[in-house]
Amino acid sequence: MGIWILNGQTVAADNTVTKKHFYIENDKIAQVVDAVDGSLPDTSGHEVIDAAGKLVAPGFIDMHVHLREPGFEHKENIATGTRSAARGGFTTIACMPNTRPVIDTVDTVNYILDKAATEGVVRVLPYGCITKNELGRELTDFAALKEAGVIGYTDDGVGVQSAQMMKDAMALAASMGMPIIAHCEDNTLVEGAPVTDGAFAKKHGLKGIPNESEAIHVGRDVLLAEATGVHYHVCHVSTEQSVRLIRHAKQFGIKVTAEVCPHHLVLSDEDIPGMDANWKMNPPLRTPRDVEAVIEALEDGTIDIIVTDHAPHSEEEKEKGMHLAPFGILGFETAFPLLYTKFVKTGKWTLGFLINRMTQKPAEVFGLPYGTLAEGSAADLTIVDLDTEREVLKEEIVSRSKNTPFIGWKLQGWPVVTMASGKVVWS
Ligand SMILES: NC(=O)N[C@@H](CC(=O)O)C(=O)O
Ligand SMILES: [Zn+2]
Ligand SMILES: [Zn+2]
Repeated sequence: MGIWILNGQTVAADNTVTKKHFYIENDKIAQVVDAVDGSLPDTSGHEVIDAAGKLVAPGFIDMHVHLREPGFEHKENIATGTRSAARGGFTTIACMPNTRPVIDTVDTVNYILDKAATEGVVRVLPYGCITKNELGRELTDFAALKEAGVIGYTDDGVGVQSAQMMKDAMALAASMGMPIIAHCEDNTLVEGAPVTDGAFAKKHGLKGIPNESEAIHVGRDVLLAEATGVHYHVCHVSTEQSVRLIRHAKQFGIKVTAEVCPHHLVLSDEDIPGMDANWKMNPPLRTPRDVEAVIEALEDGTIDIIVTDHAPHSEEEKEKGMHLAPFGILGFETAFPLLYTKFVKTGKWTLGFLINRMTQKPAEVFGLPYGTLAEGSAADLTIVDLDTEREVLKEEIVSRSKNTPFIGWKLQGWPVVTMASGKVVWS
């Protein structure tokens, strides 16, 4: 017995809309049929999902997430994190290695992959650390980590402070055809309060985080990427200066790609209501000018993809306040509705553009065989109700943590069914 998904609207990157039926067998899209003139396939003996009036998109791909397992299970674990992803319409997620222990050994990679296989509901792709314990002192065993199944190397959570260490990492990764994924932050330029050096900081008499602390690493690293030939991917781009450097590097044919998070696209420091740690993340919310710059960069292809940087932290931790709470906010469950409401409903972006940057494009950037509805591909699909407006409710959050500034927001574009590898994992 298979599953028929009937009468779904599909939207291509160029925004062409076509109505289709999908036949799912085991974990594959076995057949795709154009739904012409109300014609229906023979569904006898099969399960049927009615997608009439709904969008059917490839399962969303999130290349930057924190699942917190092992070590921080009070914030999230692979079971809760993958369910939160499923609610958000994500079917493939790439998890960051800043766990405890960090993902710097084959054993930890195996632990993650085993847990994901037994307790996870969506596909989990692990990153391995660039340096042991993310301390920036000694490279990990790149070859062994690759063999174990990591898809790239990153010390996300901290920047690699030494240029020589980064260059060595890039040279080694390049020799193995693997990417380096960089959290760009120069520690010598970061001091004071965990907000950007802008209007909010000024109003509260704080010394904030300057844009250069991010951009200086981007500038350094694109030069190192040029020298080593590595695929260099920039995490959570938040500043106008980083955008400029990436744009310039791309013009020179340097193999650089970049990501941006929904919160950096829809919020600026001027939206922060007060010293509330649910508005604290790294990089911080930047100025309206930076927000304009990252939006434009996504639109013109300087920034390639959208990621959530889903970063759960417990309420206790966040209650410590702006200065003491850890950096990070939830991402999975509000990403698509936020961007759909803010950019597609308003006519700024086409639906095809948004879906492309959350599916096909990330697959392309990281060479993954997902993000497509083609026959024979993995049965990863997200069915979205584009019409119903719903409020973001704290009690409906599936993640183990609740740290999001978007509670109370009224949004459209809610995933109603998520299918991962042929199984319904959210409905
Ligand atoms: N983005 C964040 O604010 N926090 C991330 C770390 C990171 O992505 O750098 C976390 O692990 O909590
Ligand atoms: Zn980071
Ligand atoms: Zn992160």
